[in-house]
Amino acid sequence: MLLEAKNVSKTFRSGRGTETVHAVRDATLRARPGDFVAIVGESGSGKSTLARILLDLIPPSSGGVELDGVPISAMTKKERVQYRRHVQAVLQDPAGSLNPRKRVEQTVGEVIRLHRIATTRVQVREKVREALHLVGLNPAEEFLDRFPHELSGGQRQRVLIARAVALNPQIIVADEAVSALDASVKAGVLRVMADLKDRLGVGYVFITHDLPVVRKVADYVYVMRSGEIVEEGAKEAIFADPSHPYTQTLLAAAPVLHRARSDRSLDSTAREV
Ligand SMILES: Nc1ncnc2c1ncn2[C@@H]1O[C@H](COP(=O)(O)OP(=O)(O)OP(=O)(O)O)[C@@H](O)[C@H]1O
Repeated sequence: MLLEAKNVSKTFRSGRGTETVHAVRDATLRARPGDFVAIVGESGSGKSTLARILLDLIPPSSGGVELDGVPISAMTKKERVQYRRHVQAVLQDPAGSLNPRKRVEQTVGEVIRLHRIATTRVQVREKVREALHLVGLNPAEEFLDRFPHELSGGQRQRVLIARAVALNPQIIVADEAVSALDASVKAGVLRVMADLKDRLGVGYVFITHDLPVVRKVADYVYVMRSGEIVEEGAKEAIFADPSHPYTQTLLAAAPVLHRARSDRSLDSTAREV
């Protein structure tokens, strides 16, 4: 399977509609199951806009997204539903991705029902359990009845990953999915993501401004600046020999990668996993 953004541009009208913001300019990228693709760039460079286009949440102004050569814009309704199942989102929890009034079982179960992965209560619960197990929320029973506020930050992020993975996605588009987490918790969530890649062959389009994270997990890197992809390449090549001046500046400004500290920060309400 191949997910491609081809010459994607997106403009917004800002302010009183008088100014045009070129959020994404002529961006082309590829992602495959089993690959960890990172999009890096500073705030405002257009990463989230590109992510929303890949997720079919907003349409591009020009260019398009294709799955195995079929443009989203040419898909039938049924194909589009399939697309949205194959390409899943994991966004930042502080952005309100989890409904505070829903228990974990309902949050994960409702997408399983919606996409008819399972229908009966018993089957749905079993699928929810499987998904929680896959993201390391064990034993699942301990988490099924909890509300988001009864979970730590890392656990909430794992629930978001469980909700995505319950649909057997080919690719997960993760937008700043670990950025708000402490170093040790972040390392745990990244391990879960890497594990899903190895065990299930999930691919990632991983959007972040966090270069140490990219260095740790990415296979291939796209660098964005002012809406444009200014450089791309295998991670090793990008880190060893950045060719674009912006990438050089970005790398020079990034903190040196430290090993994850062993001191674990514990949330007051829940044990971190
Ligand atoms: N709905 C919108 N209306 C108007 N302008 C927008 C809209 N969404 C994004 N923009 C603008 O597009 C540009 C790119 O924003 P985007 O959020 O994609 O960047 P980003 O790299 O993800 O930044 P961040 O890491 O801060 O989220 C910014 O100038 C932003 O203000």
